[in-house]
Amino acid sequence: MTLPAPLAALAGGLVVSCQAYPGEPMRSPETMAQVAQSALIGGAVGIRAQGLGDIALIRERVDLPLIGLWKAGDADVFITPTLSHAIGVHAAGADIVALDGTRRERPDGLSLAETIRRLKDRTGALVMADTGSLDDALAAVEAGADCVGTTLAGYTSDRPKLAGPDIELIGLISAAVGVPVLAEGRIHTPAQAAEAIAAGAFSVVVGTAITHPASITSWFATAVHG
Ligand SMILES: CC(=O)N[C@H](C=O)[C@@H](O)[C@H](O)[C@H](O)COP(=O)(O)O
Repeated sequence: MTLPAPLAALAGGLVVSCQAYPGEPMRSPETMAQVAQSALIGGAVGIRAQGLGDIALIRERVDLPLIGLWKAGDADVFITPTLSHAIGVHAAGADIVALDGTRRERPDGLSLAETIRRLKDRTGALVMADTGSLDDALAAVEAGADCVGTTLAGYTSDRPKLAGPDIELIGLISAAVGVPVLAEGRIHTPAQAAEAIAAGAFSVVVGTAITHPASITSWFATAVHG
């Protein structure tokens, strides 16, 4: 398959998701840009970032393909939940707009296919569909997604939430779709990242285990004192 440049550049590589959550000390564009710059030095081939401020500053500072998303609202569908959020993510500088790619109802009432169609008509953006099952992924490709992620595996009712990545799902989706599959979600070790590639993933997205010191610290603290 001939892929658009920002996607082709991710082949066989590591994308680092640089996110801090509401109320956390690292929740600032400046900090997330520094984290993204550090990921580049370490060998990341792409960055995934959340929120318009983070996306805009990382776009300015880091010369890597940028997957952007905007977490909003308290509905089940919260990753770039509406068309207008998706347009905002593209306008902030993302090469690839990540959005909820499940079959669940979206807050603005548009179908996934309509969302992707209108987004592409207006902006020409590439789309990463964050999915939670094989059926989600098949439907997302049908709806026009340029690539799919296993981002929501274990966060919807379709798959169990494993301690580590859902390697079985990564393999199932990779074998079934004709677009790049980004393995994402609870990849906590280099061995798991390699396992995801061996299962057929096009590239691997790691967040928490690289960019969330509070979680990493808690893993060690628990190991030390139980
Ligand atoms: C489910 C959800 O909201 N996932 C979010 C999607 O952007 C992020 O909170 C995750 O950190 C990201 O997917 C990377 O995964 P992990 O941090 O497990 O490596």
